[in-house]
Parts: sequence; structure tokens; C-alpha cells
Amino acid sequence: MAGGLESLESCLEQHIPPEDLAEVKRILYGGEARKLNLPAAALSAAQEGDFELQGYVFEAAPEQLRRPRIVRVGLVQNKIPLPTDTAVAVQVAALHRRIEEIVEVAAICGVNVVCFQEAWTMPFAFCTREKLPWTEFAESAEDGPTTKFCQELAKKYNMVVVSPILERDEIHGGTLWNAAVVISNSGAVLGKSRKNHIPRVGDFNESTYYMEGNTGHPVFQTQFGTIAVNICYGRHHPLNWLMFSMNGAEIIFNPSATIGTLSEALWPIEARNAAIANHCFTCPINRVGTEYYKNAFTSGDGGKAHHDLGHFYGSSYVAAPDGSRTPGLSRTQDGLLVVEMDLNLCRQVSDKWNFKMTGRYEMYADKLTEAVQPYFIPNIIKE
Ligand SMILES: NC(=O)NCCC(=O)O
Repeated sequence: MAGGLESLESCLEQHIPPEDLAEVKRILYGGEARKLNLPAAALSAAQEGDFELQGYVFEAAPEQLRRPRIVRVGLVQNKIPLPTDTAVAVQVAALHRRIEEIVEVAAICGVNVVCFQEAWTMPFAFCTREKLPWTEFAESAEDGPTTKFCQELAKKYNMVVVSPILERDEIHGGTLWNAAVVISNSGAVLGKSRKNHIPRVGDFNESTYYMEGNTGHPVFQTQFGTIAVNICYGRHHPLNWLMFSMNGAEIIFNPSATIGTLSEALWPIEARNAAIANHCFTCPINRVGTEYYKNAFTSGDGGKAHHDLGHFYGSSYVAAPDGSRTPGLSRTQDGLLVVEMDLNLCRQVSDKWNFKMTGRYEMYADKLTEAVQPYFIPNIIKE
């Protein structure tokens, strides 16, 4: 399925009567997101570079004892620039160039923390179940070429860089992981967060390639706030979001690769719900476009062999703890979403709704410990 609709928001803008639009947005999005004034140089560079650039602001109420804690995040969604059968090193280099171009614009927009899409240095080839050449895209999280490239960007632009890659862990027998490397604005590698939940749905055959992550729910203290990375399919697991939040994450990125026929109806709900439930900001990012593979593959469902996984629908957005959200980026184009947020909003919403305070976590911890035992007896009351 091709991209079709440019974005849900552009469709609403076009078809909802102007007198109803503000109320529709209030109900659907928690209000009209305030637009961020972006520098003219950034807007023209984005146009020249053929990617969408949007900016929004989330404000918090002024407080007496705390100063505003303003941070700007950048979410990048992009197509693969070259065909999937181009030489591995050439594909990686082209992706580096594309991201460099977009990050340069993010820097002009004053972005403090940038995050790229899941496995951004490669096509999302796990649908094929072929090992070569796809495993050749894997790199060391600590000192692989992509991490070195991101370290240069981080230092040059004083920006924290979240770089989700296919990781090869040489210390543990060359094991592959789906990991996000977090690079401080100083250029130092702060650490990595590995994908906890691996999909076994449709053509997302990722368990053929790498294991369930073993890094838990790390939160990274950066100069701009505490951040965490919940990689793609972890989006469907409320406890995964919860644990990042338990460890103190104020912003949780969700770099993803997902397609319209499978998940597009879930996309606007899950990360937004996580922002509400955990009193934090969430930033889901999806890749965009359709990626074609020379060798056809089947889905194991009796259907015909095919050459693509489906259309990655982009639509990256940011959700705030008060339940409001930005419009999504395009469903069909590369894009950079710049969002300014006051992190004081997290505690302000927590004090208002008290989900953390009323969470009764000790009750659930006890009951979940019972429920995962092999001989657990469910509490069903019968006549
Ligand atoms: N990359 C990935 O985990 N995709 C699975 C599909 C989804 O979570 O929507």
C-alpha cells in the first residue's frame, strides 16, 4: 500500500468546517498545539533538503521555587535514500549524509536532544529472514563507525544524540541486539538501551536476528533532562513505559519501524497514553516510505510471496503529560519535528492527577509475582 493520505491533520484542516476545527482539535489532540517560531534559515534549508520541518511548544505554569526547565527535542523520520541491494557501506554512508543534513537544521532550530528512527543505518530488512547482507549492518555501540559519526555531531552541535542501531556485541560472541546508543552533548557515549520486547507479528521477523534486550530500563541523566529509549514494539507494553518512568525518565523516545496495515490505528494512542499514565513526555518516531527487496519473501500465512514489508507511515509526534500532543509529521515524507517543552509540566500534572501517588504499585508487584508462577491459580469467583 502506498502512502496515500499526506497526514490525518492536513485532512482535518481541509475538511472540518473552520468554525468547528478548534473544538475538534481540543477533543482529539487536547488543544491546538502552539507553533514554535522556526528560523527562516532552517525552513529554507529543510525545503532545499526536501524534508518537512515542523515546530511546536508545550508550556508549563510558572512556579515560585523552580525555574522553567526548557528543552528542545528533535525527532527525525526518513526514507532509505538508496535501493536495498546497494553495497552495505554505500547505504550506510548515504544514511549518514542524510542524517547529517537534517541534524544541521535541528542545530539551527536550537535542538538539545535529537533521536533517529529504529535501526536508522539500514533498511528494515528483518522481514526477509535472510542473514546476509543484513547482519553486516550491525556495529559496535561503543566505538562503531555510526557511534563515532554521532559523537562528532554531538560535539559539533552541543546536542545529545540518540542513535538506534543494530548492535554487534563482540564481547559476547558477536551477539546482535537492537539497541539505542545515547551520546552526551560532550561527545561521550553515556550508554545504551536494548530493545526489551521483540515482535512476532506479521513480517516483523526480528527474533531471527537478535535477542530480547538485557539492559533493563536505563534512564540517562543529560544536561537537558532525564531521557530513556523504549524501542518500537516496547510501545505496546505499558509496563515497559512504566519502568522507564519509575527510573525517573522525563522524556521517553520510541524509535520505531511500523506499517499502516498493522499498527496505524494504535500509533496515536499508545505513546500518548504512556505520557498520560506516567506523567512524562513521549516521542514516538516512525520511519517512512516503502522498502523494496530483490528476493521475494512470504509471511507464512499462505499468501503470495512479496517484495516489501508495507508502507512505513511516518507520523512522528510528541505527547505531553497532560494528554495533549503535537500534530504528526507527514505519512509520506522525510521530516524533522522540533518540540520545545518545559519539563516542569511533568510534576505539575503529577500533582494534579496523582497517578504515580495513587498507583498502588506494591499491590501489583505482589500480585504479578504470584501470577507469573507456573502453578498460579487465577482469582475467579464462581457460583
Ligand atoms: N520494529 C518493530 O518492532 N515493529 C513491530 C510492529 C509494531 O510494533 O507496530
